Amino acid sequence: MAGPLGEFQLIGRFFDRGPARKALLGIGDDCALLGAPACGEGLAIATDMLVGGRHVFDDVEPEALGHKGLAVNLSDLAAMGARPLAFTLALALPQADEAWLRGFSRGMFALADRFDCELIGGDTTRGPLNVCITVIGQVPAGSALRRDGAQPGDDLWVSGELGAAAFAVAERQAGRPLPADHPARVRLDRPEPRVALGLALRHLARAAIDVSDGLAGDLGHLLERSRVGARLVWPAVPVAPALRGLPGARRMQLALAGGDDYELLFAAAPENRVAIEALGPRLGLQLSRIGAFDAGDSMRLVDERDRPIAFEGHGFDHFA
Ligand SMILES: Nc1ncnc2c1ncn2[C@@H]1O[C@H](COP(=O)(O)OP(=O)(O)OP(=O)(O)O)[C@@H](O)[C@H]1O
Ligand SMILES: Cc1ncc(C[n+]2csc(CCOP(=O)(O)O)c2C)c(N)n1
Ligand SMILES: [Mg+2]
Repeated sequence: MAGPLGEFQLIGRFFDRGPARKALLGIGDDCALLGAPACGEGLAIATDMLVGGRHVFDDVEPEALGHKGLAVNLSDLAAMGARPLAFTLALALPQADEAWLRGFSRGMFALADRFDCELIGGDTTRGPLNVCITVIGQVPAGSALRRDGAQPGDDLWVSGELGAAAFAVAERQAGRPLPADHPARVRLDRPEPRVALGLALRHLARAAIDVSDGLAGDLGHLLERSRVGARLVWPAVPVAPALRGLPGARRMQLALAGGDDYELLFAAAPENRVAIEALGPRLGLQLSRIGAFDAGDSMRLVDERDRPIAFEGHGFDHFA
């Protein structure tokens, strides 16, 4: 078909995949319609946006952007122990480029289909690159993994490895962009939302948060909400292999304050230690016990002999 791609053509071609499967009504009306959840089930709802030049480089590969826009939202559902159900997509694009849209929708729907999460609506406009997704998930009432449930004496755990994505951002900013297949670039471009871990933790963890702003910052949010303190044992923190050759202070900065990790940080009673250790191999995911919660009101970074380590870093903040 000749001529420029219009707004409604664009939606029909790249985002409308026909009659809704999970929603009562999907794309094409003034609202989507979702059936009310069964008795005893609640809805978990979260919104995260990715802004060109701020959350992603403006030349980000469209397929990676489609993946990441949804992945950072699914990560919030994972951190809550919620099962993905549906999502909306608000999209601002500088121009309607068919090849770009094909890549973007391919990356987004590949991830959506893996988690059976259905696109039910959204909004499309011309403007500076912005992908804003709202996800809706389902969680039995009372079993959501909130930020406020950690107790003194609980173990502090984290999934995966930290710092790789921040390393990829730093290398690009220093004029040394990593190739797209470098493990650190893959972590930056295609974070894997830890949905299966979140579901498995519903009955094992007392509190959880996903690490988007850096471990130190997000642990701070958990401590504040739970009104507890924590000891964080630096040698136990799983640092991404890409950071191995770097000076110690730089590794610490990237792993604790770099951000964009999308791993789960969680609190669990020591009696659940064996069950949590068994989860790792089942999910093919490293789970590290990196400290413990206490009756304090802040994070103390220590070495393996409990001696304090100085750390100046803080979590990512768009306005600080
Ligand atoms: N503009 C806003 N209006 C209403 N609530 C907001 C707004 N911005 C953020 N919030 C709420 O503030 C809380 C903290 O938001 P924040 O974005 O820090 O969490 P997050 O999405 O888990 O982290 P991240 O965005 O780093 O992945 C959430 O409950 C969020 O819904
Ligand atoms: C081009 C570019 N510049 C900087 C970064 C780093 N970065 C951006 S947002 C964010 C935290 C999560 O944001 P939010 O709290 O809004 O979800 C981080 C660590 C990046 N990935 N790409
Ligand atoms: Mg957010």
